[in-house]
Amino acid sequence: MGQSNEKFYCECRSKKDKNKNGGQTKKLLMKSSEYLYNPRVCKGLAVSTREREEMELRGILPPAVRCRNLQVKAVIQNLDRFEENLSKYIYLRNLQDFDEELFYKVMMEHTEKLMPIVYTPTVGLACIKYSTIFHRPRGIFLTVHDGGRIHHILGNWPERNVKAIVVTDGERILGLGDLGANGMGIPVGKLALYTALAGIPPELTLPVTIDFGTNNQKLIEDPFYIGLRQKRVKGPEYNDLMDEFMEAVVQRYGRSCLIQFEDFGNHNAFRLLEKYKPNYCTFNDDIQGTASVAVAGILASLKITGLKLAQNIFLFQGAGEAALGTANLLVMAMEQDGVQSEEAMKKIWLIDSKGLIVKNRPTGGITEHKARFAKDYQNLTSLEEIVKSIKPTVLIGASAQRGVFTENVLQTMANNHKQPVIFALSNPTDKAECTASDAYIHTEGRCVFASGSPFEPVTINEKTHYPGQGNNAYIFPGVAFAIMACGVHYVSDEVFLVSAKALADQVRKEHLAEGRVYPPLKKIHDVSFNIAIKLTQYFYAEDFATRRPEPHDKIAFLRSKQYNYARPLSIKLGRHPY
Ligand SMILES: O=C([O-])CC(=O)C(=O)O
Ligand SMILES: [Mg+2]
Repeated sequence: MGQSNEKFYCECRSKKDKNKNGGQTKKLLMKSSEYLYNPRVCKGLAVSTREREEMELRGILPPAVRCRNLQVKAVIQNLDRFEENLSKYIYLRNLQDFDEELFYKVMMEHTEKLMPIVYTPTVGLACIKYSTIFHRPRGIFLTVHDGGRIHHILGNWPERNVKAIVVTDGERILGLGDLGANGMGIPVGKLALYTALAGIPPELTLPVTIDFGTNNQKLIEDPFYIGLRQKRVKGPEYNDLMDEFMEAVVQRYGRSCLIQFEDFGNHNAFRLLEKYKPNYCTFNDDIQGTASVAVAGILASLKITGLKLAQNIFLFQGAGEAALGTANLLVMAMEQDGVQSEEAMKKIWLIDSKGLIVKNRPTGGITEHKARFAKDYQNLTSLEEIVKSIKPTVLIGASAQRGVFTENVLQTMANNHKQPVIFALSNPTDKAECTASDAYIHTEGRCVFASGSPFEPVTINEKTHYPGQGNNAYIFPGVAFAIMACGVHYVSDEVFLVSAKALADQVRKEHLAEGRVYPPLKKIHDVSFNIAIKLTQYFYAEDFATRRPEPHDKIAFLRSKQYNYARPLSIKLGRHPY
């Protein structure tokens, strides 16, 4: 991709220069038709008549010239004809592989419509089917057999100036479990949002899947499976390869290359975050990004319920990455409000697969991360009983157990409080702890509801409730953009509280009146940009930014780093302002 681009660019320039100096034309080294197979520069029918002459594309394209806006219309018409969302996903991925600029124009102009296709929930289905629908490769596939060669293999990626990586090992893809190498759909989807939502130039980003095998026997037996047909590797082999990967990234792309961890299993996610956070530019989206969006929703909900943060009782169904990440960030938020950490922890209760997390639980299973929140309390296992007993004001689902917020649980929440807060955060939609309509119907329309995957608005007694989408997509694009723009090397936990507050501050009165605790999705570009502004201020104030001198006008600084369609070829081909 990149190398042939460069050749093409140089030759075009020299052709133009020759034209200026004496009118001779020089033969292009790159065959004109190759242009059409380079998604970074290809514009399809939007190539003008003059460009067609210059680039020797006459006859290769049909005579019509289409403007970009008309191309967008054609894409939308094509999409609307597909009945299945997976077909829409495949069509959009093909567009991304053919004409990247058009893909992002469509994504940016139709974000609300297309996010459920390119991202959750459809991306979950796409990952399940990834091997069968696999077409053109995107991203780097590393395997456990690549030990000692990771640095070399990263060099096979055609772009040299990578500034952000999203990496998965495929062990816990959304709430779907171990999907092995099929998990690549997640880094690809997340990075599409880096550009579509925050304007991060796509050539700076690299999706990576590290294939350690899979414990999903169905995949191992699937003749189409694209990954290694072996059980997952654990222990030193796993750890050594992860270490080698982290180091190879720094060697290739420098200390400020961001590495976003996505959809690792719990047992690896926490320990890898702790291990790498001090020395690499990294964060875990499922722990920290989800925590940030959940805390933002909770902060916004206070404007509806009228409670202070520390007046709430929080109950988490689930004690994995999202739940513990959110619980820890809530403690930090309460501490910043002047509450002692011991007091703050008392407000937070968790339930794991063995029941309520209480001290000396006979069934055990309380890891060090959960132990912080273990209570001196009776050993309860039924969610309904627990809700009756501890009367949470905020109930958060992060356990990927479809429907676990039953009618009785929801009614109990409504009996306990006038405006209970209920978040069903698990993804994709069919892993949600309850649907939006269940939540509103069983609480007589009184609850404040949000979910990880989108739900349609629900009308009860002539009042329409708009469920918020409490998805980390509100957080990670803005966070990544600010980190990249400021050349940050270390991502502190506080980044996610600054972001949560910046997000909550953007929920306006009219949104709250509709029951929303997040700004509408159609505003998500502005939201991401505003988060990036707040973080840029934070990074300079706290001395985390390495890019000097400090820009006086931070808005102009960030704008200058964003992707735009009309950028010259030299920038498309890698000479960007980073
Ligand atoms: O991808 C999403 O929609 C949110 C997320 O990180 C997850 O569920 O793992
Ligand atoms: Mg994730």
